[in-house]
Formats: sequence, structure tokens, C-alpha cells
Amino acid sequence: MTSTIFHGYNKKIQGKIKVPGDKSISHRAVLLGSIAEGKTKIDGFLMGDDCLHTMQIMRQLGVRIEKDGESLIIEGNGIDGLSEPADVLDVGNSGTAMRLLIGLLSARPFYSVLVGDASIHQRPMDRVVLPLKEMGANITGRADNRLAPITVNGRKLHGIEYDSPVSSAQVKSAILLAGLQTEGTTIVREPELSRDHTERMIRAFGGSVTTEGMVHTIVGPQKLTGTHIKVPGDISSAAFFIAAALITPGSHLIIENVGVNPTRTGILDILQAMGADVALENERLVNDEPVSDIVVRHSSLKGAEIGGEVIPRLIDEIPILALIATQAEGQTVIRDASELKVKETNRIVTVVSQLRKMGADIEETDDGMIINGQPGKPLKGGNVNSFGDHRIGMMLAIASQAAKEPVKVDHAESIAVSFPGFETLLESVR
Ligand SMILES: O=C(O)C1=C[C@@H](OP(=O)(O)O)[C@@H](O)[C@H](O)C1
Ligand SMILES: C=C(OP(=O)(O)O)C(=O)O
Repeated sequence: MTSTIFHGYNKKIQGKIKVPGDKSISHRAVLLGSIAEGKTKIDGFLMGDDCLHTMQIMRQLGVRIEKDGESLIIEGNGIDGLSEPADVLDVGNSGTAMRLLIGLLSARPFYSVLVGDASIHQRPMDRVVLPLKEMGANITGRADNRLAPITVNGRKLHGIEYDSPVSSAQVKSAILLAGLQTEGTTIVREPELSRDHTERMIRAFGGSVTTEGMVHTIVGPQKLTGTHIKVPGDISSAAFFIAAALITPGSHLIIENVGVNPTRTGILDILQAMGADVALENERLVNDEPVSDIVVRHSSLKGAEIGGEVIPRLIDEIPILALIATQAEGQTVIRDASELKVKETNRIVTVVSQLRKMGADIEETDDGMIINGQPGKPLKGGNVNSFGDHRIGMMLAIASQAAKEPVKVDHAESIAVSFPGFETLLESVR
């Protein structure tokens, strides 16, 4: 275990930075590049632990993937170019890798076993196993096929119409990746719109998915063609730096080249409602994905009500939003966020317990949390724990901006799951 000490009380945040590539887009780029025909070049690929696991797995499935300077080059041989792996496929800490790969492999004519770390082996896989079984897939797992290790005996599937009970891009994407390989029409309906990177990227590779409202339709089988993907910076990573600047007097930060797909920018909508001085500049489209620079200045904030359709658009930003809310005037209520219980940790429990340890007025609810902000009152430093959850680790590191004493974060090594270089970048703007 690595413990890291963060000490930044009131150190203003200044400068112009870039954050590493978007994790969701990087996973999809390497998956789709691997099943496309011809060469795919990926610039800005996130070299974080999660995406490196996906890349390694595609190599185990027989795909040639090489680093060329800052780029990844994939020599795709089409979907039939994948071959049975000689060993188990290890997704590490990545739910996205596990769930998208179950979908992709369920229609491949070979046997694979997917494993991960202790956290992954506790996270629900039935949400993808059930719809894929409806498509005819042969998938087994621990605990009545709910948990990993998961075994996939790939075979020919048939299209389905599926009403997903959760707004999950991982569920939607697993079904679309199976549907892409399946004769006929596959339809997924979700309660609220989740991130749509899979749909956009299938189109960037020359394929077709249509979306009307919350209904996504794919007609298979489809062939994809290699392309050039430029991965923008990850807004979920940028959020930690936006938070640091917002809560620290005198701060002014520019974050260049961040993905601002509307299915991901719930954090910006809520921050603006809280009174934050956050603006987008230089907006453009890259591979059908909106990209922008983000300019943020220290702001006096007020509490907000956060729930409903915005939740899937900011699900990974709730830990850092909770910290921001401790520094805002009044009450912040987060509801409809039960999905937090099945992330790398139960993020309702870990956020509330660790921020409370630092002196925040925060309590758990059934589907979220309530925070009574105490702007002007410093948090307490001391020893806190990420419990191996990268987003909790980074939230606690940023909390050191508002804590008088140093903050020692246990299991800080988990930060590399999504944000290699986080500590160095933070030092560079303090
Ligand atoms: O599809 C993706 O890339 C992701 C979808 C979200 O999970 P769910 O699909 O479980 O909501 C998100 O929390 C995760 O970090 C990445
Ligand atoms: C939940 C996350 O990722 P995953 O589901 O891919 O493990 C995350 O990055 O916050």
C-alpha cells in the first residue's frame, strides 16, 4: 500500500494544463480498433491502469497493438481476426473493460474467462449477463452468474429488444457490441440517457447505430473500418482540478482539450447552478465528440439539489461534488444515486465516512447524501483512506486544499487507474 501526504491549504491553483485522455473513449477506441479492418491510430490514449488492461486483453485475443511515440497503432483484422486466448483475461479494476468485453466476446466462437481484482469480483455482472443470455449467449459466473470470474462460451446470437432497468453505458455498450455481430435488429432502451461514446465511435469507424430519445438500435452484422481517433482529455479527471480551483481563493485555471459531450457535462451544469465561474472556450468537434477548453476561477458557491436525469451525466463526479458542497453556502442534497453503491467501492459510504473524518457535515441517505456546507471553516487533516478507489483518492487529495493540516491518503496508488501523473500535475498548479 502507498500512502501519500497532500498539503495544500489555501494554495491557489493557477496555470494552463491538460489532463490525460478520456477513459471511456480510450477503452472504446482500443476495442473497436481491434475489431475493425485495417489500421487504427489512437492519439491521446489514456495510459492508465484500466485502459492498459483492455489493451493487454486485446493483444491476448491476437490483435497487434504497438506504441508509436505518443500514439497507439492497431493492425485490425476485423472481428474474425480475434482468436481464443491461451489464458484468463484480467481486467484489473475496470468495470468498463469487464462488461464491454463480456458483450463483445459473447458472440465470438471461442472460450474466454474474465477475471479482475477484489473490487471487480464484488461488482454486479448480471446486468450484462441477463440481456446477453436473452440474445442466446452462454455465460456463467460465480453466485448464480452474477459475479466474476465470468466464463463466456461464445456463439451465434439473435437480436433482442431490451428495456434496461439502469441507465448504464456499460450495459448499453455490451448489448450494442453483441448486436454489432448479430444478424438482425437489436434495440436497447434506457431510463435516462447514459454516456453515448460507443454509439458515436461505432459511427466514427464507419458503422451505424441510431438513437431516438432513449432508444438505441443497431442492425448487424456490421463491418468496421480502421480510422484515426483523437481522444480528448477526460472531464471526469478535469473535475478534480476544476474543484481545486473553485474552492481555493485567488485561483484561475485553464484546462485545455477536454471532452464536453453533453452526456458527460452534468458536473458543469450543476456547478453553474451553484454559482461557479466555469466557462467553455474554443468549442469544436473531434471524431463526432464535442471538445473544449475549460476556464475556471475561484467562486463563492451555494448548495444545490442534484437528482434525476443529470445523475448518469455526472455519476463519477459525485465524490468530488460532495467535497465542493462542503465549501458551499447552504445544503446540497444528492438523490437517485444508488448506482454509487456498485462502483469501485460503495461511494456513498466511502465519501461520507472519509469527509466526515475530515470534519464535514455530511450524512448518508438511501440513494445519495446530504451535505451542509461550511464555507470558511477549514476541514481537518489527518489519515484518510481511498479504500483502493481512484476517485475517492483524488477527492481526498483535493480536500487538502481546504484542510489546515496535511492529509495522508492511504492506497493512493489507486489514482493511477484513471489519472497517471495526478500528483505531479497538482503540484505544478499549486
Ligand atoms: O461506459 C463507461 O465507460 C462508463 C460508464 C459508467 O458506468 P455505468 O455504465 O455502470 O453507469 C461510469 O461510471 C464508468 O466510469 C465508465
Ligand atoms: C466507475 C468507474 O469505472 P469502471 O466502472 O470502469 O470501473 C470510474 O471510473 O469511476
